[in-house]
Amino acid sequence: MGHKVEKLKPAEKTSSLPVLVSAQAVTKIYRSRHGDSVEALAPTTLDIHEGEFLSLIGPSGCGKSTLLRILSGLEPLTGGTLTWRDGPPTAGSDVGFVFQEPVLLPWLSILDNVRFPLDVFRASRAEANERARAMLALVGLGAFEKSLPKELSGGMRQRAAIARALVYSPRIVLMDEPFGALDLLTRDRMNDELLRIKAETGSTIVFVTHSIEEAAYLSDRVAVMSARPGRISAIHHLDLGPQRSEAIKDDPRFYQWLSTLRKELR
Ligand SMILES: Nc1ncnc2c1ncn2[C@@H]1O[C@H](COP(=O)(O)OP(=O)(O)OP(=O)(O)O)[C@@H](O)[C@H]1O
Repeated sequence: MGHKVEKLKPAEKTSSLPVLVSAQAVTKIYRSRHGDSVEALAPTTLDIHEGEFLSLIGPSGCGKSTLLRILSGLEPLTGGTLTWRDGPPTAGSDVGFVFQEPVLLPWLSILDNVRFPLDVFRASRAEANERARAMLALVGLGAFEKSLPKELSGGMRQRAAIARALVYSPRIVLMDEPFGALDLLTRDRMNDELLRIKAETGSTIVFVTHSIEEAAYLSDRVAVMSARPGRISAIHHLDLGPQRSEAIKDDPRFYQWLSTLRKELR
């Protein structure tokens, strides 16, 4: 089947795309106010390549969200280094974050929610509106710019959150179980939407999910993490081609990947 299991060696290149950010032996120990400590990440080495879709899967509590927050710059490292190709990201605008629950301001219209990061970074109003409208069109919400978040379905709210994460063309988009709260049909539809948005924007995406199927369907590479202290046990290049569609789910290679990933998670 040609499955390549990449045993991690720090200097190893995993793809021909340029490395956007390189995590070298990154560790995280949380300390509580009572002095207890939790080793959330054992030394973790990972290169993220420009334009790739990389998923992180692993058991609950293995440090997926911690690794994502470290990449965002929100969470300080305990040890190791994080090296960005063009220098560290500037606060907020270089990193787009999408959470499981879309964080939208309930009193603002969808357009104003999507425009919000640009207002914070002082783009002109006309420029911000134009950009936000382009992003709403990209995620299929062009007709809903005046709606309030409560007037949209869960899937539509999550599209708005994705539009907002993309509005300032971040260098990397970090998604923490963005479709975990959606019903399965909506989730499938959102997966296809995300593939289309990715193809149109060329974004680099790091995606945390509990769904092996979602990871296999969306990803160029899947990093499998093992339980605490979290570490990456393997990275797989998925040989399913760059163009994904529902048809791939009937492909024997897809089943093979599901089986491989499921075994590794056990
Ligand atoms: N702010 C914090 N303070 C103390 N411990 C924390 C904190 N955040 C996470 N942890 C601990 O670090 C470990 C990793 O947590 P993290 O949320 O990164 O895991 P996860 O793989 O994303 O889990 P899940 O899949 O359940 O969301 C867990 O044991 C968790 O309890």
